[in-house]
Amino acid sequence: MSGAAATPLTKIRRAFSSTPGGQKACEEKIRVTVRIRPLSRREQALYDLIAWESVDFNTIIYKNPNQERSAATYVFDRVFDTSCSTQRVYEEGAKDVALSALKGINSTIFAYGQTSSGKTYTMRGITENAVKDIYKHIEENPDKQFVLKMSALEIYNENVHDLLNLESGSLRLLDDPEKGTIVDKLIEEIVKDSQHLQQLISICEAQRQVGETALNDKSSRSHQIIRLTIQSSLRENSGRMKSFIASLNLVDLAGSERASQTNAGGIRLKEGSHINRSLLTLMNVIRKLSVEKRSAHIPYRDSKLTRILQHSLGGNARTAIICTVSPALSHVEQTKNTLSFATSAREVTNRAQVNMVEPEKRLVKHLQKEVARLEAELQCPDVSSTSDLRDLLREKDVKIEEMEKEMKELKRQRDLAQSQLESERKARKELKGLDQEGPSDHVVRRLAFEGEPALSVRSTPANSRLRSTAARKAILRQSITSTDPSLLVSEIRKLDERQRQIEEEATRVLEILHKEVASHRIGSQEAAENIAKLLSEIKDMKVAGSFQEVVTADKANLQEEIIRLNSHENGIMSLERKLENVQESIDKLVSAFQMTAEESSESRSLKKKKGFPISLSNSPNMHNIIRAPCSPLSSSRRAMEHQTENMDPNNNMFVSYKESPSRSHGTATPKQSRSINVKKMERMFRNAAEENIRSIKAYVTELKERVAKLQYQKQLLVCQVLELEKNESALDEADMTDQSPMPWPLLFEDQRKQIIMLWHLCHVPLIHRTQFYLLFQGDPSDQIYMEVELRRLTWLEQHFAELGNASPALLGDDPAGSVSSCIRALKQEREYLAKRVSSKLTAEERERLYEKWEIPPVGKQRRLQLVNKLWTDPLNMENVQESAEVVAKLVGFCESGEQVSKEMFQLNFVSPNDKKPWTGWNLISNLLHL
Ligand SMILES: Nc1ncnc2c1ncn2[C@@H]1O[C@H](COP(=O)(O)OP(=O)(O)OP(=O)(O)O)[C@@H](O)[C@H]1O
Repeated sequence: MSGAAATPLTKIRRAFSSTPGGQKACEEKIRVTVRIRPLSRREQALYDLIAWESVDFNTIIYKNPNQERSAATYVFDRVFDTSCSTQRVYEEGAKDVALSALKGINSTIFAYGQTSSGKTYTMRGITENAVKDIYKHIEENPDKQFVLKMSALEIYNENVHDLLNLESGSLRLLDDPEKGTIVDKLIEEIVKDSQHLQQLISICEAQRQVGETALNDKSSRSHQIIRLTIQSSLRENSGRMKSFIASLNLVDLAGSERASQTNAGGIRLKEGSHINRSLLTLMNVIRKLSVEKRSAHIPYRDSKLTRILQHSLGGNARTAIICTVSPALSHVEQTKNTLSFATSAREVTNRAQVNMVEPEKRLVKHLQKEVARLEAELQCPDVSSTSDLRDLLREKDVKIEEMEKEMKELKRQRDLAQSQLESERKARKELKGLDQEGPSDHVVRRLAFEGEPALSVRSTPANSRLRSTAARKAILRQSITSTDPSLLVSEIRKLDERQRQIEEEATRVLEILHKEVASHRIGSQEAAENIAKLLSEIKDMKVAGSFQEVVTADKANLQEEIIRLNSHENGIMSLERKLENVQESIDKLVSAFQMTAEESSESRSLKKKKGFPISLSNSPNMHNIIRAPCSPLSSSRRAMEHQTENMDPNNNMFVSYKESPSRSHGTATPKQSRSINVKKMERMFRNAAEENIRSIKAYVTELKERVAKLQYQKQLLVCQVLELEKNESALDEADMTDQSPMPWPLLFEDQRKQIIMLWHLCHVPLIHRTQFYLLFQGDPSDQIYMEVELRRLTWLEQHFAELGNASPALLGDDPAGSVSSCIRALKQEREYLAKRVSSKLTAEERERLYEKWEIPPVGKQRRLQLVNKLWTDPLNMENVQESAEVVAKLVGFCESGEQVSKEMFQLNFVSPNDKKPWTGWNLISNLLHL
């Protein structure tokens, strides 16, 4: 491998040293030098071998002592071998850049290299020499006035601290439109003389975070930046004052390190990971700057180090980098990394310029003139200029309009791409299977719960809550502003269509029920009438509005949709109520049937009862209506069909039963055996009828569930539209000086952690948790769903807390939605799931789970014991992941024919300030009345 050839000096423009007059930016490559330190005592003690040497002033080669040939050559602006003094490194590698600050050009010198390679050693010498030269220059130029200020900071574990004022704690970074990134409240000391400066530097050294590692007794655990701001002024012959201002950054980075080599653990390991992460960002920035165009996105904002050094990396500054390396064979990989960084850095071009200070008086005069001119214009407006202005405004309007259109189009394209991506992802997920898709438990646990305190969500530190609230605000704003109104309207239309289908199906099922009841005249008369009434009511219910496709939509259109949806809501609610009534009626039917069956068995010996309430033979449409994934087209029904096949094909069951006595004369079948057959058939009929009613009940339940989902989706859409409207004002509220929001993957983990905990605290149904957990795995498009879920749960938790504090007299005996009713519902849900363990899990799977979840091999209700362990440990992501997988199997999410889409789980926004009464966790499993 060979590094790039040295850039000829002629190619590097060095206009600064000679002409600090103009303000034009000059392009210049970063100056990159390499310093090889001698083998350390530690390395010598380990009989380490020398693997690197400099063959001339610009070249360093890798020569494995165990091999003949050299393997890699790197070329830089200067290579200093082990015998070079720091003085020489300064003279030839940094002096020129450092002294630019005296001429109004920003400059930065930093040392980069692996831990223990000699960065601090080198930078200490560079700083000393630079200070000496700066004061020498000041002394040699008595005609000029100099003002020196010094500030110093360190970035420790990604927190910025003031080294001259440790009391200040962690400092914020702010974005200043003119100055770029600035450190809020960083103290700047005015330096009196060189002694004072030395004193301040030694204070910084004493304050800096240093720790012992296996490679370095005094390893710097933070990045240190000492900043000298130098303002120089000169009175010209004309008497005019000319001033320049620039800063010199002296940066001693913490060293990259391998945990295996530094034997780091605990605090050192954490420091090391922060150090490596920010150095990686620095490397990325340098790489991008070395290959990309100036306009490309450079990830300065990915770390505080690169944010603070932004100007020095491809901006308005001259920069010198001294890469320090160890010559030892044992560090060869680290040294190669350093040299690869150095090679990229050589390709980075800066655009430094002389920074002149406008004399205040001149500035004031200029501003006064400008004010006078504007005032004069206002008093007697020049017609031509007014019309010019008007034209200009019109032109601007047109441009804005065009841009808005463009933005709309771009948004549309982005949404389209997103949905394509989503469906591709889904397809891939289906292929891979859910197991492989989930995040690694290990990773999740580390990201989500590292160093977390105890269980309660309320114990989350206030600042972390604030931070996540701010980030959530930013994300919500982003997701809302990016929603295209036309998408919302077409979504609403789709929901309308789905509602219409559900209504049709509800009508069909009721018609069949009605027929069943009427043809057999069983159940109470009241129930039959009830059903007939419901049937006509549902038929009368029409979906308001049309279902034509929406071609265009704007805000006004959306407003209409909201009004229409609000009126619809009553429709859906009444449909829900009606379905509830149907369920009641079915319950009555079941009990009526049971009574009839009991009566029949009692009186059978006397007068052979004729029929059974509902027979499958009377339900020709049943095949059509019972087709939902969850509705049990049961094994008993199939058994029933099988038995029918084995009967006399001409036989009507009832007839055969009724006629048996007369036939008995001509048959040889003994009476007793016939009575056994009759009993068998009776049992069969009863089973079939019960099964049939259960099927209808399950189906109605499912319909209710779908209606509820529909309602939630609509509510969500309405809320989105309202948010869209509030958007502008909300944007104003945002704190512009706030830090950038947490990166989405971290925010996702943070939110998911909170959601899982809140599910636990609010006793949310397990099926809901499972569906949500499996569907939302951190895709950027999940942001809005996570936000909604978190809001709802936060509100709910608060609501429960208030219920807990309220007087029982106010709450009544069993307040709807009280904690106890949620716990009860959860218990019922667990019992329901336990019943499915045998049928949904294979014997092998069951045994594996019993063993894993430590269910004793002998004992009662092993299935319930197993289910009782699901979703019980919100801090244990392994428990969470496995619980979700088991529940998914029990309920059959994965095998469901109907695609479970994220949209199905959109919930309405419930503002924590909205004090509406809680009406129960109205979600899937709750609706199932499990
Ligand atoms: N050129 C050199 N000549 C002699 N000794 C050196 C040289 N460079 C470094 N050393 C010695 O090596 C040891 C490690 O140096 P230093 O602390 O400067 O490394 P570092 O790169 O800053 O490490 P870290 O990143 O862990 O802070 C020190 O004891 C230092 O005195």
